[in-house]
Amino acid sequence: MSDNKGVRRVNEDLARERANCSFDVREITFLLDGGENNTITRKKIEDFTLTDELLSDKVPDECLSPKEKYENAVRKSCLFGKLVKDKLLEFGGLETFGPNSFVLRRIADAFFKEISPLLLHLGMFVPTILGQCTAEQQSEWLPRALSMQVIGTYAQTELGHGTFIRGLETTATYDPETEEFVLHSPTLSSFKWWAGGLGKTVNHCIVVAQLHTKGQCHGTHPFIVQIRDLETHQPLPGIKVGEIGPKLGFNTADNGFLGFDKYRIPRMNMMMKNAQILKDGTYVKLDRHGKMTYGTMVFIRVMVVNEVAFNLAKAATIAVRYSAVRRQSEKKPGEPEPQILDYVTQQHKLFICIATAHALQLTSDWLWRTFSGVVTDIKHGKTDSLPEFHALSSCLKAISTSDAALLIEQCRHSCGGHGYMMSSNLPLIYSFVTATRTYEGDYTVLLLQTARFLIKAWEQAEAGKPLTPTVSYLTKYFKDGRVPWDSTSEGIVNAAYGVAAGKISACVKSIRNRVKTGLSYEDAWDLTTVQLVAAAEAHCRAVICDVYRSEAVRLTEKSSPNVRAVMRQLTTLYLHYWALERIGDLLRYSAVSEEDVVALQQKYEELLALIRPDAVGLVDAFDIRDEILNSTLGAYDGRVYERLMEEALKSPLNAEPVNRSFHMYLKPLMQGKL
Ligand SMILES: CCCCCCCCCC/C=C\C/C=C/C(=O)SCCNC(=O)CCNC(=O)[C@H](O)C(C)(C)COP(=O)(O)OP(=O)(O)OC[C@H]1O[C@@H](n2cnc3c(N)ncnc32)[C@H](O)[C@@H]1OP(=O)(O)O
Ligand SMILES: Cc1cc2nc3c(=O)[nH]c(=O)nc-3n(C[C@H](O)[C@H](O)[C@H](O)COP(=O)(O)OP(=O)(O)OC[C@H]3O[C@@H](n4cnc5c(N)ncnc54)[C@H](O)[C@@H]3O)c2cc1C
Repeated sequence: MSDNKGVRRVNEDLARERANCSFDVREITFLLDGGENNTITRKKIEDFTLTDELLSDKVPDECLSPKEKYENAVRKSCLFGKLVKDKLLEFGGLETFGPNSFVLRRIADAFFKEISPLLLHLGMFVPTILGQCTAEQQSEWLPRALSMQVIGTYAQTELGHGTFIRGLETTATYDPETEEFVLHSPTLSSFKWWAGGLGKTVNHCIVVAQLHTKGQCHGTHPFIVQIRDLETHQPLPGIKVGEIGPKLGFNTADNGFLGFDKYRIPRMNMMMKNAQILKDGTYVKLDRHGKMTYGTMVFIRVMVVNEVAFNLAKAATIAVRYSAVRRQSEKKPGEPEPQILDYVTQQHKLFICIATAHALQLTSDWLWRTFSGVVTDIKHGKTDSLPEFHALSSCLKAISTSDAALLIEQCRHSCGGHGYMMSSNLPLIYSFVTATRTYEGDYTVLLLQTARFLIKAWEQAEAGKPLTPTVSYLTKYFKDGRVPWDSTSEGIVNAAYGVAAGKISACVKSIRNRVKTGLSYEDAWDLTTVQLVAAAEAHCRAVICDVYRSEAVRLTEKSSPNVRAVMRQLTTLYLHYWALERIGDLLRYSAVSEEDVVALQQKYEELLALIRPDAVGLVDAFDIRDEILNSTLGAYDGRVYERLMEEALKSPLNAEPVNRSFHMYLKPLMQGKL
């Protein structure tokens, strides 16, 4: 793939890697894009959106003050928004790209090194209107939101509570006299905290509050609340709003705080798809399942799996290209310095990143299809598939974000000192992805949600009741005993399910034993949570291994033999990597022997050697343009050292030969005059 900038000198090592690649890179790009036509459309859109005039920053973003950074991000958000509105609609509107094509999401990364202050508007405000409003409410709010007259965010978390939604303190009390809700923040800990764009950007937000009517509390519900004047942008009376301050990342997202002093909103600003308040204050519950108001969170959890797969692909592209360009040390005395990609330990660090990016992307595509089925069911009034989907999306969100964050950090380690430079973009990619492990449901908390479902499934299996698809394996592994070992890919997937079943079984025993000693079920559960998290993790790994293996086989059915071979090598590498990582579990729950472990390790090392010649081709196949990668180390042409120097020279400290602090402090210190 070209860097879309015409012919330029490419680093010789990278050029040689590309010449030696065993497969046609475009073939894998098409597979990852979901077909050649999608790739063509994506590239067309990238070509006319990613123009220098829109993207160029004279001073690197990271050298700006927090205020300047925010203002630059707002400027670019508006340019980006206008571009989407004016130009991209020529391609047939957003629907053309399909919600799962994520073209716009990729392009956005070229505009924002960190994050757009409008991300929450498109990412959560609009989806919540779609998911939580009646048709009548949608016709009022959607056109205003899509035309950006109303700019919104999602304010659920408070200073005192994020995880435990039922513990939120903000109240919305219905007043039938005026047909209004009175929003109030009774304590400091009830202040909304974290919502992206809330600090300075938005004029509306979705507020999740405890609904009170006729003297009764009906739990948390979402409301649309105007917080700033549309003309002056001043906070409205009764609203206290601001920005929460610097963070590890997300520094252009103006995450904010918000408090209400008996602030009134019309009755119809309650999002009424799942529950309603009649004019006289009567509460009408329409949600038979009970958790439909958590729908936006489920949607974002699904989106996040794709999000982290893409970010891991970016990090892997940077680290693999850099490792082909960088030469260091010597393998044998007197030999020329090898490319660091030739060190087996470097391959061990990086090839799992490529394989995981594939595994997560294919799993995310599969999850999206499953989600679409659940949404269709819900439209037809069926909510039976929701508990299983909640369990599935919770664990996939937890594991994908955690794995991606760890592996992105590993990519940074693999780039040595230069990986620590902001201009490598690895620190920013990491700071963005590590937040995904926390937001939209913390890692541990979500795995415990999955564990709840798994324990129930185990009990159903014991009772001889039918199980839903993602846990149907429990019936097979129900009887005690070790899972037979078979070192084929299918065998490793089966063993992963066996491990998950073994761990779930151990949790059930542990809880029951504790209950027998006189503990309450809740206490027995609490004491078993370390094991429960591990069981949910094992279940999720088995699902990812299974989906990755079967989806890769399905997708490559019509591929050329070389593409099929390299894709097979990657899936096998992934399965072997995790078998070796979890060897203790396999020894405990499967019939794997010492010789099998030696064979697994040997095969894993053979796979590293087989993948080595195709490594650069594999990251080129992600086809991530230089503007989107934003990295001195990872650009297509491999001009690493030139770019590092060019970026260093842009530092404001290099604008003058002597900084004034010399005269103000250093010189007086040197002369003993301070
Ligand atoms: C253009 C598009 C671009 C898209 C880009 C995407 C990226 C966007 C990036 C944006 C960046 C940042 C945004 C961040 C936003 C936020 O973080 S918003 C705040 C999110 N907050 C959370 O996620 C809180 C997590 N907590 C919870 O979800 C719940 O409180 C928790 C599930 C932990 C517990 O809830 P409870 O009400 O207490 O329920 P519990 O008693 O434990 O369980 C009761 C019962 O309900 C079942 N349950 C729970 N949740 C769900 C659900 N969502 N769906 C279905 N069922 C659910 C649970 O399993 C129990 O069932 P059981 O049968 O009784 O066991
Ligand atoms: C970058 C970023 C952006 C965000 N954007 C938004 C936004 O736009 N809108 C919004 O509403 N919110 C937003 N959030 C908030 C986010 O959703 C919460 O921070 C997240 O859900 C975690 O909740 P918490 O902060 O209350 O963590 P806590 O629940 O306090 O977690 C702290 C620790 O306690 C543990 N813990 C908590 N409960 C349990 C339990 N039941 N069992 C075992 N362990 C437990 C956790 O595992 C964790 O280790 C954002 C957060 C971040 C970091």
